[in-house]
Amino acid sequence: MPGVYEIYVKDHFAAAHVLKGYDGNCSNMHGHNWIVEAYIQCTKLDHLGMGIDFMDVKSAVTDVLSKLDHTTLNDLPEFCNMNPTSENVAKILYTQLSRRLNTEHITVTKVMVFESPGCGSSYREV
Ligand SMILES: Nc1nc2c(c(=O)[nH]1)N=C([C@H](O)[C@H](O)COP(=O)(O)OP(=O)(O)OP(=O)(O)O)CN2
Ligand SMILES: [Zn+2]
Repeated sequence: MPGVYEIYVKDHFAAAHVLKGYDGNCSNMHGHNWIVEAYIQCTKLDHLGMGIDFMDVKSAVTDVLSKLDHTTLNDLPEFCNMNPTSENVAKILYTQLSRRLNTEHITVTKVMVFESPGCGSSYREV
């Protein structure tokens, strides 16, 4: 049975958000140090024995997160029609990372986003 490898990279960004319509404090502007975990499945190793270089994943993740870092997420075009919940942030990051990293043998499989160390959401496609 063919095996697969899973590469994992973790990064973070700081941003404020407002959850419009939320019945509670989260409808006020507040900030988080968001933690992001990206999981990438590889079905083939290169001549160095790597599915994908961590550096390449980190570079893509850092670049995508730099667009969110020190912003108010609600002001970004991505969130003009939806609340920047951790679920929606995870989906947007999944889409952006997939565009950059996916190849014949490399697939972004899951993105996890934590608003605090104990609370987060993930997005993947089934
Ligand atoms: N399913 C979801 N539930 C909630 C989300 C979300 O994105 N998806 N978001 C919020 C708020 O953004 C809230 O700020 C999240 O709070 P939390 O991570 O619990 O952390 P706090 O900053 O409130 O820290 P405390 O230690 O609880 O004070 C709510 N729900
Ligand atoms: Zn919040």
